Amino acid sequence: MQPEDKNKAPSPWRAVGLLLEAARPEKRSLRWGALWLLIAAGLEALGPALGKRFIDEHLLPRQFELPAMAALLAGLLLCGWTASWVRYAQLTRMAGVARRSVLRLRDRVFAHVMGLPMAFFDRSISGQLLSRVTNDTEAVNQLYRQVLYVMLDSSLVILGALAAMAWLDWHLMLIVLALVPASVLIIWLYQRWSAPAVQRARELRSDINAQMAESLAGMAVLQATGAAGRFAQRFEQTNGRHWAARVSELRANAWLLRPALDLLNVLLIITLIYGFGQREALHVAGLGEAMEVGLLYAFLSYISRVVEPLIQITMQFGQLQQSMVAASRVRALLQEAGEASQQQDGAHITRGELSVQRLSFAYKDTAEGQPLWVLKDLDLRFPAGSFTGIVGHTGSGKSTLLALLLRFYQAQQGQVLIDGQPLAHIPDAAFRDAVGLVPQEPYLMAASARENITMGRDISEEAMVRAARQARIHDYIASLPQGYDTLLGEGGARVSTGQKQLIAMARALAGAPRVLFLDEATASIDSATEALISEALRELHGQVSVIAIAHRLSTIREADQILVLNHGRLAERGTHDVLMTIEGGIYQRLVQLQALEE
Ligand SMILES: Nc1ncnc2c1ncn2[C@@H]1O[C@H](COP(=O)(O)OP(=O)(O)OP(=O)(O)O)[C@@H](O)[C@H]1O
Repeated sequence: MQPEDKNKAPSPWRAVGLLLEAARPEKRSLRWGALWLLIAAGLEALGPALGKRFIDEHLLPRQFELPAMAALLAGLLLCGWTASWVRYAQLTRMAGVARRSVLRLRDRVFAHVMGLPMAFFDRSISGQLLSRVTNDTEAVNQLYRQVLYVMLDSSLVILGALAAMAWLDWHLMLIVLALVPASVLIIWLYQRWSAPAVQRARELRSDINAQMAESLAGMAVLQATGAAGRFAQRFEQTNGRHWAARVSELRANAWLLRPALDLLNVLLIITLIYGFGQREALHVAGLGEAMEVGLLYAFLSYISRVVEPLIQITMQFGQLQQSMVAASRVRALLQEAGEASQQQDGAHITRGELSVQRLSFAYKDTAEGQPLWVLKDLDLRFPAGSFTGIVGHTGSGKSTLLALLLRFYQAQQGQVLIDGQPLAHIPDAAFRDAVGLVPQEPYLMAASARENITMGRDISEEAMVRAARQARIHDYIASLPQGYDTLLGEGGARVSTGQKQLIAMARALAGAPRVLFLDEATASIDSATEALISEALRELHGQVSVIAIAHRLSTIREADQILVLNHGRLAERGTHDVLMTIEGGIYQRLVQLQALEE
Protein backbone atom coordinates (compact mmCIF):
# COMPACT_ATOMS: atom_id res chain seq x y z
CA MET A 1 0.00 0.00 0.00
CA GLN A 2 1.40 3.33 -1.03
CA PRO A 3 1.03 6.39 1.13
CA GLU A 4 -2.54 7.50 0.29
CA ASP A 5 -2.97 8.81 -3.22
CA LYS A 6 -5.31 11.74 -2.73
CA ASN A 7 -6.12 12.17 -6.39
CA LYS A 8 -7.02 8.63 -7.20
CA ALA A 9 -10.75 7.91 -6.95
CA PRO A 10 -11.50 4.46 -5.57
CA SER A 11 -13.87 2.15 -7.40
CA PRO A 12 -16.56 2.07 -4.73
CA TRP A 13 -19.30 -0.01 -6.33
CA ARG A 14 -17.02 -2.92 -7.01
CA ALA A 15 -15.78 -2.66 -3.45
CA VAL A 16 -19.28 -3.02 -2.04
CA GLY A 17 -19.22 -6.55 -3.46
CA LEU A 18 -16.46 -7.29 -0.96
CA LEU A 19 -18.65 -6.21 1.94
CA LEU A 20 -21.59 -8.24 0.65
CA GLU A 21 -19.30 -11.23 0.26
CA ALA A 22 -18.46 -11.05 3.97
CA ALA A 23 -22.07 -12.04 4.75
CA ARG A 24 -22.21 -14.85 2.20
CA PRO A 25 -22.42 -17.64 4.80
CA GLU A 26 -25.54 -15.93 6.18
CA LYS A 27 -27.50 -15.81 2.94
CA ARG A 28 -30.31 -17.92 4.37
CA SER A 29 -30.72 -15.71 7.39
CA LEU A 30 -30.73 -12.62 5.15
CA ARG A 31 -33.41 -14.14 2.92
CA TRP A 32 -35.62 -14.81 5.92
CA GLY A 33 -34.98 -11.29 7.16
CA ALA A 34 -36.08 -9.84 3.80
CA LEU A 35 -39.22 -11.98 3.82
CA TRP A 36 -40.19 -10.81 7.29
CA LEU A 37 -39.59 -7.20 6.31
CA LEU A 38 -41.90 -7.75 3.34
CA ILE A 39 -44.57 -9.01 5.72
CA ALA A 40 -44.02 -5.96 7.96
CA ALA A 41 -44.37 -3.64 4.93
CA GLY A 42 -47.64 -5.42 3.97
CA LEU A 43 -49.03 -4.94 7.47
CA GLU A 44 -47.97 -1.32 7.44
CA ALA A 45 -49.76 -0.77 4.13
CA LEU A 46 -52.91 -2.43 5.45
CA GLY A 47 -53.31 -0.01 8.40
CA PRO A 48 -54.51 3.13 6.55
CA ALA A 49 -56.84 1.01 4.35
CA LEU A 50 -58.54 -0.23 7.53
CA GLY A 51 -58.67 3.37 8.80
CA LYS A 52 -60.33 4.45 5.56
CA ARG A 53 -63.07 1.82 5.98
CA PHE A 54 -63.57 2.90 9.55
CA ILE A 55 -64.17 6.51 8.47
CA ASP A 56 -66.08 5.97 5.24
CA GLU A 57 -68.26 3.04 6.30
CA HIS A 58 -68.88 3.82 9.94
CA LEU A 59 -67.95 7.31 11.11
CA LEU A 60 -69.28 9.44 8.22
CA PRO A 61 -72.51 7.52 7.52
CA ARG A 62 -72.94 7.22 11.34
CA GLN A 63 -73.21 3.44 11.12
CA PHE A 64 -72.07 2.62 14.62
CA GLU A 65 -71.84 -1.17 14.43
CA LEU A 66 -69.68 -1.72 17.44
CA PRO A 67 -68.27 -5.22 16.71
CA ALA A 68 -67.24 -4.24 13.16
CA MET A 69 -65.76 -0.94 14.37
CA ALA A 70 -63.90 -2.67 17.20
CA ALA A 71 -62.56 -5.26 14.74
CA LEU A 72 -61.31 -2.51 12.40
CA LEU A 73 -59.68 -0.58 15.23
CA ALA A 74 -58.09 -3.72 16.64
CA GLY A 75 -56.87 -4.63 13.15
CA LEU A 76 -55.39 -1.14 12.77
CA LEU A 77 -53.55 -1.39 16.08
CA LEU A 78 -52.44 -4.97 15.52
CA CYS A 79 -51.02 -4.14 12.07
CA GLY A 80 -48.91 -1.27 13.50
CA TRP A 81 -47.79 -3.23 16.54
CA THR A 82 -46.89 -6.42 14.65
CA ALA A 83 -45.03 -4.46 11.94
CA SER A 84 -42.93 -2.70 14.62
CA TRP A 85 -42.20 -5.93 16.43
CA VAL A 86 -41.20 -7.81 13.23
CA ARG A 87 -38.99 -4.91 12.28
CA TYR A 88 -37.25 -4.89 15.66
CA ALA A 89 -36.58 -8.64 15.42
CA GLN A 90 -35.09 -8.23 11.93
CA LEU A 91 -32.92 -5.32 13.04
CA THR A 92 -31.52 -7.54 15.79
CA ARG A 93 -30.93 -10.30 13.23
CA MET A 94 -29.15 -7.84 10.93
CA ALA A 95 -26.96 -6.58 13.79
CA GLY A 96 -25.83 -10.17 14.38
CA VAL A 97 -25.08 -10.69 10.69
CA ALA A 98 -23.14 -7.40 10.67
CA ARG A 99 -21.02 -8.29 13.70
CA ARG A 100 -20.15 -11.72 12.35
CA SER A 101 -19.35 -10.27 8.92
CA VAL A 102 -16.91 -7.78 10.46
CA LEU A 103 -15.30 -10.67 12.29
CA ARG A 104 -14.88 -12.65 9.07
CA LEU A 105 -13.60 -9.72 7.03
CA ARG A 106 -11.18 -8.60 9.74
CA ASP A 107 -9.77 -12.13 10.07
CA ARG A 108 -9.38 -12.32 6.32
CA VAL A 109 -7.62 -8.94 6.05
CA PHE A 110 -5.28 -9.67 8.96
CA ALA A 111 -4.37 -13.12 7.63
CA HIS A 112 -3.74 -11.59 4.21
CA VAL A 113 -1.50 -8.86 5.65
CA MET A 114 0.47 -11.47 7.63
CA GLY A 115 1.20 -13.33 4.41
CA LEU A 116 2.39 -10.31 2.42
CA PRO A 117 6.03 -10.18 1.36
CA MET A 118 8.48 -7.98 3.27
CA ALA A 119 8.70 -5.69 0.23
CA PHE A 120 5.11 -4.64 0.94
CA PHE A 121 5.95 -3.47 4.46
CA ASP A 122 8.87 -1.44 3.14
CA ARG A 123 6.43 0.86 1.37
CA SER A 124 3.45 0.84 3.71
CA ILE A 125 2.68 3.13 6.60
CA SER A 126 1.77 1.18 9.71
CA GLY A 127 -0.88 3.65 10.93
CA GLN A 128 -2.72 3.31 7.64
CA LEU A 129 -2.49 -0.45 7.78
CA LEU A 130 -3.89 -0.37 11.28
CA SER A 131 -6.74 1.80 10.09
CA ARG A 132 -7.48 -0.67 7.27
CA VAL A 133 -7.75 -3.62 9.63
CA THR A 134 -9.72 -1.89 12.40
CA ASN A 135 -11.76 1.08 11.10
CA ASP A 136 -12.32 0.15 7.50
CA THR A 137 -13.52 -3.35 8.22
CA GLU A 138 -16.00 -1.76 10.63
CA ALA A 139 -17.63 -0.29 7.53
CA VAL A 140 -19.25 -3.68 7.02
CA ASN A 141 -21.03 -3.25 10.31
CA GLN A 142 -22.45 0.11 9.24
CA LEU A 143 -23.36 -1.20 5.84
CA TYR A 144 -25.48 -4.06 7.13
CA ARG A 145 -26.84 -2.69 10.37
CA GLN A 146 -27.66 0.70 8.99
CA VAL A 147 -27.50 1.13 5.25
CA LEU A 148 -28.80 -2.15 3.88
CA TYR A 149 -31.37 -2.69 6.60
CA VAL A 150 -32.84 0.79 6.31
CA MET A 151 -32.74 0.74 2.51
CA LEU A 152 -34.47 -2.60 2.23
CA ASP A 153 -37.04 -1.88 4.91
CA SER A 154 -37.79 1.59 3.57
CA SER A 155 -38.03 0.43 -0.05
CA LEU A 156 -40.50 -2.29 0.92
CA VAL A 157 -42.60 0.16 2.93
CA ILE A 158 -42.66 2.56 -0.04
CA LEU A 159 -43.64 -0.23 -2.44
CA GLY A 160 -46.36 -1.44 -0.06
CA ALA A 161 -47.76 2.07 0.35
CA LEU A 162 -47.70 2.71 -3.42
CA ALA A 163 -49.46 -0.58 -4.11
CA ALA A 164 -52.14 0.18 -1.53
CA MET A 165 -52.60 3.69 -2.97
CA ALA A 166 -52.88 2.33 -6.50
CA TRP A 167 -55.54 -0.04 -5.30
CA LEU A 168 -57.51 2.75 -3.60
CA ASP A 169 -57.14 5.47 -6.28
CA TRP A 170 -54.47 5.21 -8.91
CA HIS A 171 -54.90 8.83 -10.11
CA LEU A 172 -53.92 10.14 -6.72
CA MET A 173 -51.19 7.54 -6.48
CA LEU A 174 -49.59 8.97 -9.61
CA ILE A 175 -49.36 12.38 -7.95
CA VAL A 176 -47.53 10.79 -5.02
CA LEU A 177 -45.34 8.86 -7.42
CA ALA A 178 -44.11 12.14 -8.87
CA LEU A 179 -42.30 12.54 -5.57
CA VAL A 180 -39.88 9.77 -6.42
CA PRO A 181 -38.00 11.38 -9.38
CA ALA A 182 -37.92 14.70 -7.51
CA SER A 183 -36.33 12.95 -4.51
CA VAL A 184 -33.85 11.14 -6.75
CA LEU A 185 -32.85 14.53 -8.17
CA ILE A 186 -32.30 15.93 -4.69
CA ILE A 187 -30.27 12.87 -3.67
CA TRP A 188 -28.16 13.16 -6.80
CA LEU A 189 -27.46 16.85 -6.10
CA TYR A 190 -26.62 16.01 -2.50
CA GLN A 191 -24.19 13.33 -3.54
CA ARG A 192 -22.45 15.58 -6.02
CA TRP A 193 -22.06 18.23 -3.38
CA SER A 194 -20.99 16.06 -0.49
CA ALA A 195 -19.00 13.21 -2.13
CA PRO A 196 -15.64 15.03 -2.28
CA ALA A 197 -16.01 16.09 1.36
CA VAL A 198 -16.87 12.53 2.44
CA GLN A 199 -13.84 11.16 0.62
CA ARG A 200 -11.60 13.88 2.05
CA ALA A 201 -12.84 13.30 5.59
CA ARG A 202 -12.17 9.57 5.26
CA GLU A 203 -8.62 10.08 3.99
CA LEU A 204 -7.84 12.62 6.67
CA ARG A 205 -9.08 10.27 9.37
CA SER A 206 -6.63 7.71 8.08
CA ASP A 207 -3.87 10.35 8.17
CA ILE A 208 -4.78 11.11 11.78
CA ASN A 209 -4.34 7.43 12.64
CA ALA A 210 -1.06 7.26 10.75
CA GLN A 211 0.33 10.34 12.51
CA MET A 212 -0.73 9.02 15.90
CA ALA A 213 0.93 5.65 15.30
CA GLU A 214 4.09 7.28 13.97
CA SER A 215 4.36 9.68 16.91
CA LEU A 216 3.73 7.00 19.53
CA ALA A 217 6.29 4.67 17.96
CA GLY A 218 8.95 7.38 17.87
CA MET A 219 8.05 9.15 21.15
CA ALA A 220 11.55 8.93 22.61
CA VAL A 221 13.09 10.48 19.48
CA LEU A 222 10.39 13.17 19.29
CA GLN A 223 10.95 14.24 22.87
CA ALA A 224 14.72 14.05 22.69
CA THR A 225 14.87 16.20 19.54
CA GLY A 226 12.27 18.64 20.80
CA ALA A 227 10.09 17.79 17.81
CA ALA A 228 7.03 16.88 19.91
CA GLY A 229 5.63 20.42 19.56
CA ARG A 230 6.04 20.43 15.78
CA PHE A 231 4.38 17.05 15.51
CA ALA A 232 1.51 18.27 17.69
CA GLN A 233 1.16 21.25 15.35
CA ARG A 234 1.12 19.02 12.29
CA PHE A 235 -1.48 16.84 13.98
CA GLU A 236 -3.56 19.92 14.80
CA GLN A 237 -3.53 20.95 11.14
CA THR A 238 -4.64 17.52 9.93
CA ASN A 239 -7.27 17.39 12.64
CA GLY A 240 -8.51 20.85 11.63
CA ARG A 241 -8.73 19.82 7.97
CA HIS A 242 -10.64 16.70 8.98
CA TRP A 243 -13.07 18.83 10.98
CA ALA A 244 -13.57 21.20 8.01
CA ALA A 245 -14.27 18.26 5.69
CA ARG A 246 -16.81 16.84 8.14
CA VAL A 247 -18.48 20.24 8.49
CA SER A 248 -18.92 20.62 4.72
CA GLU A 249 -20.34 17.11 4.60
CA LEU A 250 -22.82 17.92 7.37
CA ARG A 251 -23.59 21.26 5.75
CA ALA A 252 -24.61 19.55 2.51
CA ASN A 253 -26.90 17.40 4.59
CA ALA A 254 -28.34 20.23 6.65
CA TRP A 255 -28.80 22.76 3.84
CA LEU A 256 -29.90 20.55 1.02
CA LEU A 257 -31.08 17.12 1.89
CA ARG A 258 -33.48 17.34 4.79
CA PRO A 259 -35.05 20.77 4.04
CA ALA A 260 -35.56 19.97 0.35
CA LEU A 261 -37.24 16.67 1.10
CA ASP A 262 -39.40 18.23 3.82
CA LEU A 263 -40.48 20.92 1.36
CA LEU A 264 -41.40 18.22 -1.12
CA ASN A 265 -43.51 16.53 1.53
CA VAL A 266 -45.43 19.73 2.26
CA LEU A 267 -45.96 20.41 -1.47
CA LEU A 268 -47.37 16.95 -1.89
CA ILE A 269 -49.85 17.31 0.95
CA ILE A 270 -50.97 20.68 -0.49
CA THR A 271 -51.42 19.09 -3.95
CA LEU A 272 -53.46 16.24 -2.51
CA ILE A 273 -55.73 18.53 -0.51
CA TYR A 274 -56.08 20.76 -3.55
CA GLY A 275 -56.98 17.74 -5.73
CA PHE A 276 -59.48 16.64 -3.10
CA GLY A 277 -61.05 20.12 -3.04
CA GLN A 278 -61.30 20.21 -6.84
CA ARG A 279 -63.04 16.84 -6.98
CA GLU A 280 -65.44 17.88 -4.24
CA ALA A 281 -66.25 21.06 -6.19
CA LEU A 282 -66.95 19.02 -9.33
CA HIS A 283 -69.12 16.65 -7.32
CA VAL A 284 -71.15 19.54 -5.84
CA ALA A 285 -71.60 20.86 -9.42
CA GLY A 286 -72.87 17.36 -10.30
CA LEU A 287 -69.94 16.62 -12.56
CA GLY A 288 -68.11 13.86 -10.74
CA GLU A 289 -68.05 11.29 -8.03
CA ALA A 290 -67.81 12.25 -4.38
CA MET A 291 -64.43 11.77 -2.83
CA GLU A 292 -64.53 9.97 0.44
CA VAL A 293 -62.90 11.63 3.45
CA GLY A 294 -61.50 8.25 4.41
CA LEU A 295 -59.57 8.19 1.15
CA LEU A 296 -57.96 11.52 2.01
CA TYR A 297 -57.07 10.17 5.44
CA ALA A 298 -55.57 7.03 3.88
CA PHE A 299 -53.56 9.01 1.34
CA LEU A 300 -52.21 11.40 3.94
CA SER A 301 -51.13 8.38 5.98
CA TYR A 302 -49.55 6.76 2.93
CA ILE A 303 -47.67 9.94 2.05
CA SER A 304 -45.88 9.78 5.36
CA ARG A 305 -45.15 6.12 4.61
CA VAL A 306 -43.51 7.17 1.35
CA VAL A 307 -41.78 10.39 2.36
CA GLU A 308 -40.29 9.27 5.66
CA PRO A 309 -38.72 6.08 4.20
CA LEU A 310 -37.47 8.11 1.23
CA ILE A 311 -35.79 10.50 3.64
CA GLN A 312 -34.40 7.55 5.56
CA ILE A 313 -32.99 6.08 2.35
CA THR A 314 -31.37 9.35 1.35
CA MET A 315 -29.94 9.79 4.84
CA GLN A 316 -28.09 6.53 4.32
CA PHE A 317 -26.21 7.79 1.31
CA GLY A 318 -23.57 9.52 3.38
CA GLN A 319 -22.97 6.34 5.32
CA LEU A 320 -23.07 4.30 2.12
CA GLN A 321 -20.39 6.53 0.62
CA GLN A 322 -18.23 6.08 3.69
CA SER A 323 -18.70 2.33 3.58
CA MET A 324 -17.81 2.27 -0.10
CA VAL A 325 -14.66 4.32 0.40
CA ALA A 326 -13.61 2.07 3.29
CA ALA A 327 -14.44 -1.04 1.32
CA SER A 328 -12.41 0.10 -1.67
CA ARG A 329 -9.37 0.55 0.58
CA VAL A 330 -9.81 -2.89 2.13
CA ARG A 331 -10.21 -4.31 -1.34
CA ALA A 332 -7.01 -2.64 -2.51
CA LEU A 333 -5.22 -4.19 0.45
CA LEU A 334 -6.65 -7.62 -0.28
CA GLN A 335 -5.51 -7.26 -3.87
CA GLU A 336 -1.91 -6.76 -2.79
CA ALA A 337 -0.19 -9.76 -4.24
CA GLY A 338 1.11 -12.30 -1.75
CA GLU A 339 4.35 -14.17 -2.31
CA ALA A 340 4.51 -15.56 -5.83
CA SER A 341 3.54 -19.15 -5.22
CA GLN A 342 6.48 -21.34 -6.10
CA GLN A 343 6.49 -25.03 -6.36
CA GLN A 344 7.46 -25.99 -2.80
CA ASP A 345 8.43 -29.61 -3.17
CA GLY A 346 11.85 -29.43 -1.52
CA ALA A 347 12.88 -31.89 1.19
CA HIS A 348 13.35 -30.94 4.83
CA ILE A 349 16.54 -29.20 5.84
CA THR A 350 18.83 -31.55 7.74
CA ARG A 351 22.32 -30.09 7.49
CA GLY A 352 21.86 -26.37 7.08
CA GLU A 353 24.44 -25.80 4.36
CA LEU A 354 23.83 -22.65 2.35
CA SER A 355 25.33 -21.52 -0.91
CA VAL A 356 24.79 -18.44 -2.99
CA GLN A 357 25.33 -18.62 -6.73
CA ARG A 358 25.77 -15.61 -9.02
CA LEU A 359 23.30 -13.67 -6.92
CA SER A 360 22.28 -10.13 -7.92
CA PHE A 361 19.47 -8.20 -6.29
CA ALA A 362 17.84 -4.77 -6.62
CA TYR A 363 15.10 -3.26 -4.43
CA LYS A 364 14.00 -0.90 -7.16
CA ASP A 365 14.79 0.41 -10.61
CA THR A 366 16.64 3.57 -11.61
CA ALA A 367 14.80 6.44 -13.29
CA GLU A 368 15.75 4.88 -16.64
CA GLY A 369 14.16 1.59 -15.60
CA GLN A 370 17.44 -0.23 -14.99
CA PRO A 371 17.67 -2.29 -11.78
CA LEU A 372 19.55 -0.44 -9.02
CA TRP A 373 21.74 -3.36 -7.98
CA VAL A 374 22.39 -3.61 -4.24
CA LEU A 375 24.04 -7.06 -4.45
CA LYS A 376 26.13 -7.90 -7.47
CA ASP A 377 27.11 -11.32 -8.73
CA LEU A 378 27.79 -12.94 -5.35
CA ASP A 379 29.17 -16.48 -5.05
CA LEU A 380 29.30 -17.63 -1.42
CA ARG A 381 29.34 -20.84 0.63
CA PHE A 382 28.24 -21.34 4.20
CA PRO A 383 29.25 -24.92 5.18
CA ALA A 384 26.99 -26.82 7.59
CA GLY A 385 27.84 -26.14 11.24
CA SER A 386 30.28 -23.37 10.39
CA PHE A 387 30.37 -19.83 11.75
CA THR A 388 30.41 -17.06 9.14
CA GLY A 389 30.77 -13.36 9.89
CA ILE A 390 29.67 -10.71 7.41
CA VAL A 391 31.16 -7.24 7.63
CA GLY A 392 31.39 -4.16 5.45
CA HIS A 393 30.79 -0.43 5.42
CA THR A 394 27.31 0.87 6.00
CA GLY A 395 25.14 0.39 2.91
CA SER A 396 27.39 -2.36 1.52
CA GLY A 397 24.46 -4.82 1.39
CA LYS A 398 24.92 -6.99 4.50
CA SER A 399 21.32 -6.78 5.73
CA THR A 400 20.06 -7.23 2.19
CA LEU A 401 22.05 -10.45 1.83
CA LEU A 402 20.60 -11.70 5.10
CA ALA A 403 17.10 -10.78 3.97
CA LEU A 404 17.59 -12.87 0.82
CA LEU A 405 18.93 -15.82 2.82
CA LEU A 406 15.85 -15.50 5.04
CA ARG A 407 13.61 -15.52 1.95
CA PHE A 408 12.14 -12.07 2.70
CA TYR A 409 12.81 -11.09 -0.91
CA GLN A 410 13.49 -12.95 -4.13
CA ALA A 411 16.59 -12.18 -6.15
CA GLN A 412 16.27 -11.13 -9.78
CA GLN A 413 19.37 -13.11 -10.78
CA GLY A 414 21.16 -16.18 -9.44
CA GLN A 415 19.96 -18.42 -6.66
CA VAL A 416 20.39 -19.48 -3.06
CA LEU A 417 20.64 -23.20 -2.27
CA ILE A 418 20.12 -24.86 1.08
CA ASP A 419 21.26 -28.45 1.46
CA GLY A 420 21.64 -28.39 -2.33
CA GLN A 421 17.99 -27.41 -3.03
CA PRO A 422 16.77 -24.01 -4.21
CA LEU A 423 15.68 -22.03 -1.16
CA ALA A 424 12.40 -21.10 -2.80
CA HIS A 425 11.43 -24.77 -3.12
CA ILE A 426 11.50 -25.50 0.60
CA PRO A 427 7.98 -25.61 2.08
CA ASP A 428 7.30 -22.55 4.24
CA ALA A 429 6.84 -24.45 7.50
CA ALA A 430 9.99 -26.54 6.95
CA PHE A 431 11.99 -23.42 6.16
CA ARG A 432 10.80 -21.46 9.22
CA ASP A 433 11.49 -24.51 11.43
CA ALA A 434 15.03 -24.75 10.13
CA VAL A 435 16.09 -21.13 10.60
CA GLY A 436 16.37 -18.81 13.59
CA LEU A 437 16.90 -15.05 13.58
CA VAL A 438 18.25 -12.71 16.24
CA PRO A 439 17.57 -9.21 14.91
CA GLN A 440 19.33 -6.02 15.91
CA GLU A 441 16.20 -4.67 17.59
CA PRO A 442 14.88 -7.52 19.70
CA TYR A 443 11.11 -7.61 19.47
CA LEU A 444 9.37 -8.62 22.67
CA MET A 445 5.63 -8.96 22.98
CA ALA A 446 3.62 -7.75 25.98
CA ALA A 447 3.43 -11.33 27.19
CA SER A 448 5.23 -13.76 29.51
CA ALA A 449 8.83 -14.87 29.06
CA ARG A 450 7.47 -18.29 28.09
CA GLU A 451 5.29 -16.87 25.31
CA ASN A 452 8.13 -14.69 24.11
CA ILE A 453 10.39 -17.68 23.73
CA THR A 454 7.93 -20.22 22.33
CA MET A 455 5.99 -17.71 20.18
CA GLY A 456 3.07 -20.12 20.07
CA ARG A 457 5.17 -22.90 18.56
CA ASP A 458 4.83 -26.45 19.76
CA ILE A 459 7.91 -26.35 21.99
CA SER A 460 8.22 -28.48 25.12
CA GLU A 461 9.11 -27.02 28.53
CA GLU A 462 12.37 -28.90 28.39
CA ALA A 463 13.33 -27.50 24.96
CA MET A 464 12.39 -23.99 26.08
CA VAL A 465 14.55 -24.18 29.22
CA ARG A 466 17.41 -25.72 27.23
CA ALA A 467 17.28 -22.82 24.77
CA ALA A 468 17.18 -20.29 27.61
CA ARG A 469 20.21 -21.96 29.19
CA GLN A 470 22.03 -21.95 25.83
CA ALA A 471 21.26 -18.24 25.52
CA ARG A 472 22.49 -17.66 29.09
CA ILE A 473 19.19 -16.14 30.19
CA HIS A 474 17.68 -19.02 32.17
CA ASP A 475 19.01 -17.88 35.54
CA TYR A 476 17.59 -14.40 35.08
CA ILE A 477 14.14 -15.66 34.05
CA ALA A 478 14.11 -18.19 36.89
CA SER A 479 14.80 -15.34 39.35
CA LEU A 480 11.72 -13.38 38.20
CA PRO A 481 8.67 -13.46 40.54
CA GLN A 482 6.69 -15.91 38.37
CA GLY A 483 9.66 -17.38 36.51
CA TYR A 484 8.83 -18.14 32.91
CA ASP A 485 5.27 -16.90 33.45
CA THR A 486 6.35 -13.39 34.43
CA LEU A 487 4.90 -10.77 32.12
CA LEU A 488 7.62 -8.80 30.39
CA GLY A 489 5.57 -5.65 29.75
CA GLU A 490 4.88 -3.99 26.42
CA GLY A 491 7.87 -4.20 24.09
CA GLY A 492 9.78 -5.90 26.92
CA ALA A 493 9.74 -2.65 28.93
CA ARG A 494 10.64 -4.53 32.14
CA VAL A 495 13.87 -6.02 30.79
CA SER A 496 17.15 -4.42 29.81
CA THR A 497 18.32 -4.23 26.19
CA GLY A 498 20.95 -6.93 26.76
CA GLN A 499 18.42 -9.24 28.44
CA LYS A 500 15.98 -8.64 25.60
CA GLN A 501 18.68 -9.68 23.18
CA LEU A 502 19.37 -12.89 25.14
CA ILE A 503 15.63 -13.70 25.19
CA ALA A 504 15.58 -13.13 21.42
CA MET A 505 18.51 -15.54 21.18
CA ALA A 506 16.64 -18.11 23.31
CA ARG A 507 13.62 -17.71 21.03
CA ALA A 508 15.75 -18.37 17.96
CA LEU A 509 17.38 -21.43 19.56
CA ALA A 510 14.12 -22.87 20.97
CA GLY A 511 13.09 -23.96 17.47
CA ALA A 512 16.29 -26.07 17.23
CA PRO A 513 17.35 -24.33 13.99
CA ARG A 514 19.83 -25.70 11.49
CA VAL A 515 20.85 -22.16 10.52
CA LEU A 516 21.04 -19.23 12.93
CA PHE A 517 21.14 -15.66 11.64
CA LEU A 518 22.33 -12.76 13.76
CA ASP A 519 21.69 -9.30 12.33
CA GLU A 520 23.97 -6.98 14.29
CA ALA A 521 22.72 -8.69 17.41
CA THR A 522 25.57 -7.32 19.50
CA ALA A 523 25.52 -3.75 18.19
CA SER A 524 23.66 -2.16 21.07
CA ILE A 525 24.55 -4.33 24.06
CA ASP A 526 27.28 -4.14 26.68
CA SER A 527 30.51 -6.16 26.53
CA ALA A 528 29.36 -8.58 29.26
CA THR A 529 26.25 -9.55 27.26
CA GLU A 530 28.32 -9.76 24.09
CA ALA A 531 30.64 -12.20 25.89
CA LEU A 532 27.58 -14.32 26.82
CA ILE A 533 26.42 -14.40 23.20
CA SER A 534 29.92 -15.30 22.00
CA GLU A 535 30.02 -18.12 24.53
CA ALA A 536 26.68 -19.40 23.26
CA LEU A 537 27.88 -19.25 19.65
CA ARG A 538 31.01 -21.19 20.54
CA GLU A 539 28.83 -23.95 21.98
CA LEU A 540 26.78 -24.13 18.78
CA HIS A 541 29.85 -24.52 16.60
CA GLY A 542 29.70 -27.69 14.52
CA GLN A 543 25.99 -28.19 15.21
CA VAL A 544 24.30 -25.13 13.75
CA SER A 545 25.39 -22.98 10.83
CA VAL A 546 25.73 -19.46 12.20
CA ILE A 547 25.70 -16.44 9.92
CA ALA A 548 26.30 -13.19 11.76
CA ILE A 549 26.43 -9.61 10.56
CA ALA A 550 28.52 -7.72 13.05
CA HIS A 551 29.51 -4.12 13.46
CA ARG A 552 31.28 -5.11 16.62
CA LEU A 553 34.09 -7.13 15.13
CA SER A 554 34.97 -8.92 18.36
CA THR A 555 31.73 -10.95 17.93
CA ILE A 556 33.01 -12.60 14.76
CA ARG A 557 36.70 -12.78 15.55
CA GLU A 558 36.49 -16.54 15.99
CA ALA A 559 34.43 -17.11 12.82
CA ASP A 560 35.50 -19.86 10.39
CA GLN A 561 35.20 -17.34 7.60
CA ILE A 562 34.58 -13.63 7.41
CA LEU A 563 33.00 -12.19 4.26
CA VAL A 564 33.73 -8.55 3.56
CA LEU A 565 31.17 -6.83 1.35
CA ASN A 566 31.86 -3.63 -0.51
CA HIS A 567 29.19 -1.92 -2.65
CA GLY A 568 27.29 -5.20 -2.95
CA ARG A 569 30.31 -7.25 -4.07
CA LEU A 570 32.48 -9.70 -2.16
CA ALA A 571 35.72 -7.81 -1.53
CA GLU A 572 37.57 -10.11 0.89
CA ARG A 573 37.08 -13.55 2.40
CA GLY A 574 39.02 -15.45 5.08
CA THR A 575 39.55 -15.90 8.80
CA HIS A 576 40.36 -12.95 11.04
CA ASP A 577 44.06 -13.79 10.98
CA VAL A 578 44.17 -14.13 7.19
CA LEU A 579 42.23 -10.90 6.57
CA MET A 580 44.49 -9.01 8.96
CA THR A 581 47.42 -9.85 6.71
CA ILE A 582 45.88 -7.97 3.74
CA GLU A 583 47.69 -4.65 3.95
CA GLY A 584 45.28 -1.75 3.36
CA GLY A 585 42.40 -4.23 3.16
CA ILE A 586 38.89 -3.20 4.18
CA TYR A 587 38.75 -5.62 7.12
CA GLN A 588 42.11 -4.52 8.45
CA ARG A 589 40.99 -0.87 8.31
CA LEU A 590 37.70 -1.66 10.00
CA VAL A 591 39.54 -3.41 12.84
CA GLN A 592 41.98 -0.51 13.19
CA LEU A 593 39.15 2.03 13.23
CA GLN A 594 37.31 0.08 15.90
CA ALA A 595 40.44 -0.18 18.00
CA LEU A 596 40.79 3.60 17.80
CA GLU A 597 37.13 4.09 18.84
CA GLU A 598 37.66 1.90 21.87
N1 LIG B 1 13.89 -1.82 1.85
C1 LIG B 1 14.72 -1.16 1.04
N2 LIG B 1 14.24 -0.55 -0.05
C2 LIG B 1 15.07 0.11 -0.89
N3 LIG B 1 16.41 0.19 -0.71
C3 LIG B 1 16.92 -0.39 0.37
C4 LIG B 1 16.11 -1.09 1.30
N4 LIG B 1 16.91 -1.58 2.29
C5 LIG B 1 18.17 -1.18 1.98
N5 LIG B 1 18.17 -0.48 0.84
C6 LIG B 1 19.36 0.06 0.17
O1 LIG B 1 20.20 -1.01 -0.14
C7 LIG B 1 21.55 -0.69 0.12
C8 LIG B 1 22.16 -1.73 1.05
O2 LIG B 1 21.50 -1.64 2.31
P1 LIG B 1 21.76 -2.68 3.47
O3 LIG B 1 20.82 -2.34 4.57
O4 LIG B 1 21.71 -4.05 2.94
O5 LIG B 1 23.23 -2.31 3.90
P2 LIG B 1 24.03 -2.74 5.19
O6 LIG B 1 25.38 -3.13 4.72
O7 LIG B 1 23.27 -3.73 5.97
O8 LIG B 1 24.10 -1.35 5.96
P3 LIG B 1 24.13 -1.10 7.53
O9 LIG B 1 25.39 -1.65 8.04
O10 LIG B 1 24.07 0.39 7.62
O11 LIG B 1 22.90 -1.76 8.08
C9 LIG B 1 21.56 0.70 0.70
O12 LIG B 1 21.90 1.59 -0.35
C10 LIG B 1 20.14 0.94 1.12
O13 LIG B 1 19.78 2.28 0.95
